[in-house]
Amino acid sequence: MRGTAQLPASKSESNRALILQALAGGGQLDNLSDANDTQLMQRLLLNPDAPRFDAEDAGTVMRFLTGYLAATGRHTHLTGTARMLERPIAVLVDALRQLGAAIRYEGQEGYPPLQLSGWNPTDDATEAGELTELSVRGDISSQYISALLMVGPTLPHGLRLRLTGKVGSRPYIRMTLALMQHFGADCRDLGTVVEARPGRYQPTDYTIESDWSAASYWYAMVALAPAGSWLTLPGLRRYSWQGDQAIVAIMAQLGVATEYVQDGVRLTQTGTRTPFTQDFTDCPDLAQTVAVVAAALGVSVLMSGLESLRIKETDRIFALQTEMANFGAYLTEETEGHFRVSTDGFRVSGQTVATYHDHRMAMAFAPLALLGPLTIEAPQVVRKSYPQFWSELEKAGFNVA
Ligand SMILES: O=C(O)C1=C[C@@H](OP(=O)(O)O)[C@@H](O)[C@H](O)C1
Ligand SMILES: C=C(OP(=O)(O)O)C(=O)O
Repeated sequence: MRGTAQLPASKSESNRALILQALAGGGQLDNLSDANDTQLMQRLLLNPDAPRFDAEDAGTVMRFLTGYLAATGRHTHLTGTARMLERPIAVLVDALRQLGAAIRYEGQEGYPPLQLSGWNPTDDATEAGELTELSVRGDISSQYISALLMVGPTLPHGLRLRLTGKVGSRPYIRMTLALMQHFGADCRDLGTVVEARPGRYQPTDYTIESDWSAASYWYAMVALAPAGSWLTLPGLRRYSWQGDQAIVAIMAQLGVATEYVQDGVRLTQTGTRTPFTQDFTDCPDLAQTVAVVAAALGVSVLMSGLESLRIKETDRIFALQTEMANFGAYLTEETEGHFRVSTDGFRVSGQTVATYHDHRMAMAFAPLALLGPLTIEAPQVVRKSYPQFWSELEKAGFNVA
């Protein structure tokens, strides 16, 4: 591997920036993602008075729009794919109800679809200058917290969230606060407390960074490619708001060195690999990439912080265990919450990988094509976050049929 690969723009930054742009009433966004999750968000926000919103399989769209539509007093219906109707939303709905939203579950209690019927801010007897305070669980999805924070400045008394339990995906909460500040909000991260003071967002321009989660698949390819391989990835920043920049330190242990160059990074293969332990609480979207590469290289890795993987696009732990087994690789729970990657001789010899409606299953296994032929089922799943993934692989010299 030698060359340059084009990454999509960050869908997490894009989907926050679109909500903030809508709340601010303007500001130009450059390099918005072409991911379906972002294109969908953009389309839905064009018509905020629609009687029905379909968030498809996009968690950020479902959660961020629920917050936005509730807090702007809309009467509407929100739904998604069959899998989205299995992804919990009670923490967000409970919090929004406490703030004054009328929300009804149309199916199973605690899950979409939702019916929103306006907003009657409860006079919470908050004294002048005091913020409205709520306790919110942080151990299911950070997207509820981001959704609440973004509408925080628009509430009469702002919002202070007291986070309870083990808070997962924290860098995504920090990204939300950073972008809110960029759009003029007075908000801060005080550890177990996050808060937003009441105030107006200012229309502000922003250029979206490239997507570090998408970069992880190219790191995987450099790790598996012949010695001497290198690759440049434009549009990634040294000072990033994306927690998945953690891939830099993780892949250093799997033999990939990162150098920040003008407008991006240059990856080179060092060939030096060491067993390690990694907590994915802050970067759950990297877990599949790392499990597959570690198995293929025969590097023993102990993975923890995988709890949220069970409620994403699919049960990602089950999907990984099932598909890795076809390659002679295992993800075994050694002690509670600690999963060991091991193999009894990894081989790639024409296997078929099922993708479980999960873009990250397709992209995490694709780099194995460097070791032998394989078939990825339902390859179009990548459109959720990286529509150009297969064409970029072809440009890099892979034979994609
Ligand atoms: O806020 C975001 O943009 C995201 C937060 C994370 O979800 P959880 O907070 O549910 O872990 C992550 O897995 C998802 O891909 C994007
Ligand atoms: C979990 C993901 O997305 P979401 O929760 O936004 O559907 C993901 O992109 O891996």
